Amino acid sequence: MGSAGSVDRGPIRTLVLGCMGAGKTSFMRQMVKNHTKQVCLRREYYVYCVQLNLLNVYRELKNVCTSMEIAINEEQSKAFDTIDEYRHKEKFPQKVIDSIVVLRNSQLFDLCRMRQRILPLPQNYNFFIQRADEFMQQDYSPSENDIMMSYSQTCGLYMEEVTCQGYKFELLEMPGHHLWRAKWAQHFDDPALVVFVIDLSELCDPAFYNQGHLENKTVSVFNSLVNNPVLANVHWLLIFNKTDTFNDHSAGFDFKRLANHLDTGDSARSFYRSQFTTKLPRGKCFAHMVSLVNFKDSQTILTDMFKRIGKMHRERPNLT
Ligand SMILES: Nc1nc2c(ncn2[C@@H]2O[C@H](COP(=O)(O)OP(=O)(O)OP(=O)(O)O)[C@@H](O)[C@H]2O)c(=O)[nH]1
Ligand SMILES: [Mg+2]
Repeated sequence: MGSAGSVDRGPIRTLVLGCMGAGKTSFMRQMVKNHTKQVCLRREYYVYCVQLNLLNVYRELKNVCTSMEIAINEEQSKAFDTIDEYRHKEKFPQKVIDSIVVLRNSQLFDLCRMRQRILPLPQNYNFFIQRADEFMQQDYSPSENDIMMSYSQTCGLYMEEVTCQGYKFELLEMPGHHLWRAKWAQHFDDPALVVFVIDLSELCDPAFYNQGHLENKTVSVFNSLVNNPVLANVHWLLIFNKTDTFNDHSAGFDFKRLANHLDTGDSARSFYRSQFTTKLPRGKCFAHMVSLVNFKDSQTILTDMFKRIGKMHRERPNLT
């Protein structure tokens, strides 16, 4: 590991943690891409996952229409039922394709959006709606971007060993589901680094639409990690992710509604950021705002970060 003459101290043991859907697997994929130049080995294996994301958008749209009391006609209702009842296989039958086309061509999305600009639908729903035709084609093959934009919940432990800037990292992602969060600490086996991924857009959601305050689950999950004695000496990399979604959600938003002293998106972001960084000792914490679905930005930031972290590890074993 490291440059010529350095002692081989073994890989940097790294925990990749954060709430469900924050972007941990997206981070892992960017690290794998950095190492192997591709996000995964067999892109064709992800057809099912991308298509399932598309189906889930339409399954949820029905609930959104119902909760917003948007009238659904008989043809649309049948289309929703067909999608609901469909047991997903990789090749969509014609009736599922027809149902998606009926809903895609309906005004339902627009009607919902007229009531509420950001809809409570699965992540990246605009992307899936816009690309629906492509995802339904018989010979569809996912691009790397399609895979990055799709969500599939991580089950169990996801491990990768990657080399970045000449330094070896042993990455361990644990699922963010609350049942798994209760088990996280059982797997804290002498880590040197914690990568904590924060969904910036989720942080804003409660403030924008619900309680109107800044308290958030992510902050309390983070606090319990910081207070865990096993992690007392680790270094931290805080990744404030989904800047693209944050910018999209916050466009035109009056930030004074969050708190009087916050008047722009930038000040709100800095405030959020400080809620995490102030809990960590100085010199032990790196923090970055990024959009992990953006290859160029992510690769630049991660390469730079991991070069600095790797160098510190070489100079100070286990980063302590
Ligand atoms: N728009 C946008 N979507 C993102 C970004 N990063 C991740 N996502 C999406 O967020 C969803 C969840 O990402 P994952 O990386 O699977 O989340 P996770 O933290 O591994 O989730 P669990 O494994 O369930 O705990 C996916 O649909 C990603 O495409 C981002 O920067 N921008
Ligand atoms: Mg995951």
